[in-house]
Amino acid sequence: MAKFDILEDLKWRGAINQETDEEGLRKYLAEHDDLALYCGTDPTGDSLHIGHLIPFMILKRFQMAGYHPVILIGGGTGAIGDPSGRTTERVLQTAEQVKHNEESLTNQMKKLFGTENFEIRNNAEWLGKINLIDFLRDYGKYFQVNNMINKDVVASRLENGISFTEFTYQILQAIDFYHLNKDDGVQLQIGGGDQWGNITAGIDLIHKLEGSDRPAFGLTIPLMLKADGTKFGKSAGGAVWLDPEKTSPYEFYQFWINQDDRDVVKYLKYFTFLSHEEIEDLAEKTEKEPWKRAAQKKLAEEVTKFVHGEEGLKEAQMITDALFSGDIKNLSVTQIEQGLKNAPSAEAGSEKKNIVDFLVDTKIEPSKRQAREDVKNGAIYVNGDREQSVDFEVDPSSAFDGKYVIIRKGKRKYTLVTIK
Ligand SMILES: Nc1ncnc2c1ncn2[C@@H]1O[C@H](COP(=O)(O)OP(=O)(O)OP(=O)(O)O)[C@@H](O)[C@H]1O
Ligand SMILES: N[C@@H](Cc1ccc(O)cc1)C(=O)O
Repeated sequence: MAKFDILEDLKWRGAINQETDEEGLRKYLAEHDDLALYCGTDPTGDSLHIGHLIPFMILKRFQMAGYHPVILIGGGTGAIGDPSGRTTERVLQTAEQVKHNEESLTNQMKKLFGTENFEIRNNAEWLGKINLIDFLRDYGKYFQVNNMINKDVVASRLENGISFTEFTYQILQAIDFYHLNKDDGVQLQIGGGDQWGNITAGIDLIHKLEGSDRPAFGLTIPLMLKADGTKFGKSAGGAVWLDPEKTSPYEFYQFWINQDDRDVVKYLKYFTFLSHEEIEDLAEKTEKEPWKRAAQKKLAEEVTKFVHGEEGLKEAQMITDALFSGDIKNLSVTQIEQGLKNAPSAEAGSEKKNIVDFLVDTKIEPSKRQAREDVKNGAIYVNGDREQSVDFEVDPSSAFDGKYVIIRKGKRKYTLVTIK
């Protein structure tokens, strides 16, 4: 049976920026049952973020199509620092930082890829063993400084300067590809658009050392921008992390559900495993009945399930539904904390207090007159119950472990009042 045409699928998804030898790769795929491919990540932080998912989703697609993905953790390269896409020199990380980050990233990757037909390698394993003299004799000789300087990454830094350390980075990534190609039969390297120079450096090295007919290919993915032209992946509050301690499943779900109609179809293509037909159907719905936000809901569902599992998705949806309907009584304290992390907050004492005073003291209402009016009109909810009597006493010990009182004003304006 003919294999699924993965390159066509990637093209349809808009996920190919540059390829070193499309024809050669197609031929290789047609003539071989297997292909091993890799993507590297330097341990510069202790969690992946959704920018990392862009190349990883492609690795996953190859895995699902029966090919063999390898993720390389840059324990060696992470100690040096990739100048790609940066205008300034990096601060060197300590060995402890690199180690800690490696462990955290490895756990996250295992969750996304499982253990079947997937490998994690660490380039500290071979880069750490090369001594300086061997480095210069065995590899340095194959790199022309004039070519290295011309690579975008280095050229763009020449004016302000680049250290010899970062300048050498491309050689290290080239050695990785050479090593994985020669010893582990990895034929393809993929990465974000900013990795082109490093990937082609590896292919050149392989061809010089192993002969120009040695199969070695590179593919980069376009840098994804949002409809407003800014880089995708970082929200106003910073990166959207895969670590649930940094970005809760609820926040993660909300990030996807709030995407612009102009971006949502592109994201469905990149971040979900839905079929072409399902995505085309959602594209049509976005066009014809955008107010229903069917595409955003499906996107949020699929990506949250992939990253946080069924449980994480269920929790995110439960919090979303509760906050939307106002029926918050069944939420746990941690769910409240997730759901109202970005809501306005206030503090109050643990004693009972008249509702009008409570609303004014917490600055939810600007005056007693306004507070009385809103209460009487039925616009104020305390811990999920509408309170219309101006004599009502707010009892902080009555809900959410006595930790919080939640005031809702109008349809969905929540304030999280922490009890001191
Ligand atoms: N918007 C994007 N479009 C395409 N690829 C992306 C995007 N954001 C991130 N990536 C991919 O994920 C990799 C890691 O992302 P990024 O460069 O932001 O790394 P980081 O670890 O957060 O930051 P730094 O490199 O500054 O330490 C990039 O090399 C790139 O391949
Ligand atoms: N340079 C890549 C990470 C990487 C490291 C080693 C490699 O062999 C490949 C890729 C990045 O910064 O995103």
